[in-house]
Amino acid sequence: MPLTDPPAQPLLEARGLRFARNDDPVFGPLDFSVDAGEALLVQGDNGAGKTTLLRVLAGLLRADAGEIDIDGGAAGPARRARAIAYLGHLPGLKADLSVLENLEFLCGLQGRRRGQLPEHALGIVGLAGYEDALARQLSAGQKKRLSLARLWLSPAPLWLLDEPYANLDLEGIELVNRMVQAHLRAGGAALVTTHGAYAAPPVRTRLLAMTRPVAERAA
Ligand SMILES: Nc1ncnc2c1ncn2[C@@H]1O[C@H](COP(=O)(O)OP(=O)(O)OP(=O)(O)O)[C@@H](O)[C@H]1O
Repeated sequence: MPLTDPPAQPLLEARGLRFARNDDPVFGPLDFSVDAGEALLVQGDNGAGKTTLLRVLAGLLRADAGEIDIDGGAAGPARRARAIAYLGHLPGLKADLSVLENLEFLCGLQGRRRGQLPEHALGIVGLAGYEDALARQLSAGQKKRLSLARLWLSPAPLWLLDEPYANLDLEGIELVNRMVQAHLRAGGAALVTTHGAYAAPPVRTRLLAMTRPVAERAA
């Protein structure tokens, strides 16, 4: 009889996850999981709770109910720090450091993906030649690209990407999709928020459709 591998744990699993502000429900209860090699597309209208969900998963907000497992164990600070790379609305850059210094600083904090160097990441995101520019001198799209270089350098397997296409031109949108594809091929996973499917990465994708809970609509 052939031996079969035990089923792998999902990289991320949420059970009964719920969040409210001042007793006003924002989302949930939600149940979903994301396997290695898979993207979860989080879709919903403005205010549906997509950013709030990603912030809860990243540990920046506390859920009112439910459980989050990462790699088969309860999500705590150490597990999150090791497993999660978060790309939020704000670039989170040091304005007075150069482009290269920003990446070197972050690699010092978070470590880096095996075999990848800051200079290489800048080439991937189209910022070769900007190494010595100060971060505050970059355009919004260039700042986004620098954040993407940081994401690419992170050794974390689980990417939480909040509207990663914002501020990017068409070529930048394709860049995000190529990065997500390569990350998934390497065994990572990604949650990607978007308003529509217009820029969904062409990878194995599950969909999580978010709508405001009924109680709040009635309010
Ligand atoms: N800091 C905050 N304080 C109070 N309410 C907030 C705060 N941030 C968000 N909200 C509210 O929580 C709800 C969900 O917001 P959230 O930003 O998660 O939605 P979203 O789906 O990401 O929206 P968008 O597509 O516009 O980015 C909204 O009603 C919003 O007004």
